[in-house]
Amino acid sequence: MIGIINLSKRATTIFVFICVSLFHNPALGAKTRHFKWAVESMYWSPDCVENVVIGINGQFPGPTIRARAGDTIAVELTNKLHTEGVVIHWHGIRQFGTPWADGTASISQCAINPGETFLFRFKVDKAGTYFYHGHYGMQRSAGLYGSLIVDVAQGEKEPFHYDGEFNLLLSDWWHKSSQLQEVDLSSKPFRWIGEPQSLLINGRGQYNCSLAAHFGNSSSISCDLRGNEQCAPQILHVHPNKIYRLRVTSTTALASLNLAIGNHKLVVVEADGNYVEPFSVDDMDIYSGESYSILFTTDQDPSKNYWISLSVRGREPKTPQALTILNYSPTSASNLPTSPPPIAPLWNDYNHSKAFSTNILARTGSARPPTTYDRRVFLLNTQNHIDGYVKWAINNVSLVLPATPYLGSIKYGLKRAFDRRNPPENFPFDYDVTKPAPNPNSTYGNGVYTFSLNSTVDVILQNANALAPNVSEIHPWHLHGHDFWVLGYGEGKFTNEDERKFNLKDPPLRNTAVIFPYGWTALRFVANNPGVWAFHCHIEPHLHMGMGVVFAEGVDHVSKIPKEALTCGLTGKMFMNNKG
Ligand SMILES: O=C1O[C@H]([C@@H](O)CO)C(O)=C1O
Repeated sequence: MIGIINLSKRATTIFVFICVSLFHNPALGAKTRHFKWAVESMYWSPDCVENVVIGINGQFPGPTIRARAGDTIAVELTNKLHTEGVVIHWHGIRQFGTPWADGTASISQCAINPGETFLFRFKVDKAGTYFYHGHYGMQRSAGLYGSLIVDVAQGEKEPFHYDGEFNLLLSDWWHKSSQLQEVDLSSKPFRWIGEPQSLLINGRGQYNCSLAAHFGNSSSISCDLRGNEQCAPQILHVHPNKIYRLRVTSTTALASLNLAIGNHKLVVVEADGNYVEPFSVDDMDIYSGESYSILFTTDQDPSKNYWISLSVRGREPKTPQALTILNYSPTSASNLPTSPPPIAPLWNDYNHSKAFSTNILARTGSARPPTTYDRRVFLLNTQNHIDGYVKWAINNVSLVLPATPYLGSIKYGLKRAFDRRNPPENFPFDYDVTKPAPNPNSTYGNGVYTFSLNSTVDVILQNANALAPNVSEIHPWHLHGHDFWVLGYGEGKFTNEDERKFNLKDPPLRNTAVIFPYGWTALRFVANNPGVWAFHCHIEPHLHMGMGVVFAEGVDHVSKIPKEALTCGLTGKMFMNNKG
């Protein structure tokens, strides 16, 4: 009060205004959460078979980060791998104002060298279920991932009620190392990595045995686990007649998954950090790069336990179902469920998958997309041969990342860092998406799609036939730095008439959307985040084979890029010449 007495009238008004806005500011309780991480290779048995994973601070999966909306996360990461660089991408976090913290090697920063430490410092502005993972080479396949959960800001409430919560981070696992997989995929003749040996739930799977072997529908033997093994399933302990929130995230390298809880309905309430209009299903699909929250009610016979099952979708499954147990109190957790695990929908029942995807709509009252667009980019997805190598290409261009991170080369106008010509934003009108790619002229490229700041961009992702006849695969596309509205899915080749079917009323906001075989998916986003952003298939081997593009907007507005992010390639040279 004494301070105010001496203030002029105008200053008093400002002072009071500041006090009031602080009082009303939900970010008042916002914190900076500091973490020190060491990334290293270590022996681990994710599926009961000893192997090597990339862990963080001795843990696999890496530690769960938990924060509140408005908090700042500061991860001081030291690379303790002996011979490889590393970066970590914070999947679903838009990085407003900190594009250098997006953790994409060659795009937002230089890979962190062995022995070096880099500070990722960024704000988590929106509550939701997220995760983080390696974004250099195929390190995600090596197990470099973990969960990132953002609660609502202090004093705010979720728009639904629940009594308890669980988190399931889903992944797939190969016994062949990610380095050997990289060599396989880049070899002539091509060697495909095949289907995963195991599916993991929170980094745990069982390769040699099955929890459900006694039901006799598998040739595997029963698991003899004490519960303290690295591969022992994490059991979900619940009380009867409660509502639980299950956060589910998929960081698979390849597999599209289907999740079910025996005898329980799943009510979907969140997708990729955005609320959706609640709807109820018996099982749900989840593609790599997606996250969901579902609610389930423990309204079943509490003297029994129930299966939680995970199965492969969209590719002929050669990987057994992953299982864990929903354990009702006071029933013993060692009582296995009395009926067999849920039977997954057929792997190629795409109508089932499409029904789930099209059920996802924005929660009533969510922001609607702009009704028009400024620019529309068509992206044809094909599998191609280039010089005898098998690649994926977008409009005939297979992405090979440059040595200098785009964020630096664009900001500082380093002309020779990458191909400055605009990449193609369409494909031949008469291209037949139902036939293997005839195009002998696919090329490697690293051009950038540059959007005017704050313009509205439509992307039409067009699926096509792969190299083998009558094969078209699912690709989940993930956009960095933004959420997009999913305006619609369709069959065959997109035509202008399809635009009439776009949902502009309640399309869901997401950061990952799938294209179904031989179909198209239409997305809309506002290019309002100065930076350079990857947009790519989240299937790790497919990205490695070139299935991605690079978007940029407003890079001249980006200031204060930490030099440590750019001390490689031509930006590194530039700093050296400037004696910086
Ligand atoms: O990229 C891929 O390569 C194989 C196959 O198309 C060629 O072996 C496969 O199933 C992929 O998804």
